[in-house]
Amino acid sequence: MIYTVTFNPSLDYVIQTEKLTPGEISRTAGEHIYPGGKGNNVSVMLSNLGRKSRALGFVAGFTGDALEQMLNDCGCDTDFIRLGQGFTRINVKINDGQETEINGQGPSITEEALQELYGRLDRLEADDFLVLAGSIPDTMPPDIYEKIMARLDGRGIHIAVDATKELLLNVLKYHPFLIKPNNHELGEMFGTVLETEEEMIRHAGMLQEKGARNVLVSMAGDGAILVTEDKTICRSQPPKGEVKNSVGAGDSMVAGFLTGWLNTGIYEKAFKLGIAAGSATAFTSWLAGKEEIVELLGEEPSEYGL
Ligand SMILES: Nc1ncnc2c1ncn2[C@@H]1O[C@H](COP(=O)(O)OP(=O)(O)OP(=O)(O)O)[C@@H](O)[C@H]1O
Ligand SMILES: O=P(O)(O)OC[C@@]1(O)O[C@H](CO)[C@@H](O)[C@@H]1O
Repeated sequence: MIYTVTFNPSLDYVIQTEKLTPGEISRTAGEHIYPGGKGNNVSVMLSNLGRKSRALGFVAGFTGDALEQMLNDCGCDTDFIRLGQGFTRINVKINDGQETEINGQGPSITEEALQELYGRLDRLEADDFLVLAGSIPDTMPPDIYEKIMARLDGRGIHIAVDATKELLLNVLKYHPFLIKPNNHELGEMFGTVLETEEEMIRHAGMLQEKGARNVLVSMAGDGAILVTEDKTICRSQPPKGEVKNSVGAGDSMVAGFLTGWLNTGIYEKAFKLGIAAGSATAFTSWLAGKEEIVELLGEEPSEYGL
């Protein structure tokens, strides 16, 4: 089974507008509300690709109810912990030709609620996959992903972490199966700006020296690089298309990679499916469906277990 954990889920209020002018009233040309949060997006995309998962995390208030309902409508199994106070955040994504995002703070997570999450994680079994994705609310200790991985260490659970800076660096010693920094985040972790693919491969290798098994470096419109645990390097430009809304492209890539790996056991195929899923989402108003992904993949879907 695949589990995703989103500490700070959201409803994503995605709007199109002609031009956003700070200090003035803008009118929308289109608006949608989608279930959001990185782990939840991974769950939705897994479901789109025919893989079952269970979404874990914390929800609160009427927005939390709506989020859970929307995820269930997308075919996702949810087992959220309900917080007594506050509300699941609403993240605003404004598209006026450029993409501007305003992400909310989210509700406080109590110690009791955190213990409930640990209880759910304790039920995971060997060979389960766990995806830890997204930021954590300011009210949480910054080493929470590390604590989770320490608790699960040695139980044969394969963990993918999509997080930034310290949150990511601190978990490497627990040998995550997959980490997916983008090129900017990878540079930031070493206090530098990475310009060339060779530099990215070298820094991905440095994360492996610290313990990561597979490092997938995404580069938005410039594609991605994968450095695998057996030192295979895959690079690819993304397919061409018109970008409609790239929110969730990285999460789609993680879901595509996991699906490709679980369906074929071949890293090159996992990588290709990850790219196709990420790009298909960038070219769609929300997370892409299987048909759009298969079209970009340009290969026989059965080769990928789809
Ligand atoms: N403009 C684009 N054109 C084509 N493909 C794209 C574009 N943006 C993203 N993608 C695809 O999605 C993958 C992941 O994108 P990106 O590097 O933006 O991830 P991210 O920074 O984690 O994104 P997010 O946090 O918004 O989900 C890329 O490797 C690429 O395959
Ligand atoms: O505030 P975080 O947790 O860093 O990111 C949250 C978020 O921007 O990430 C997803 C896209 O990856 C969106 O659905 C969501 O709104």
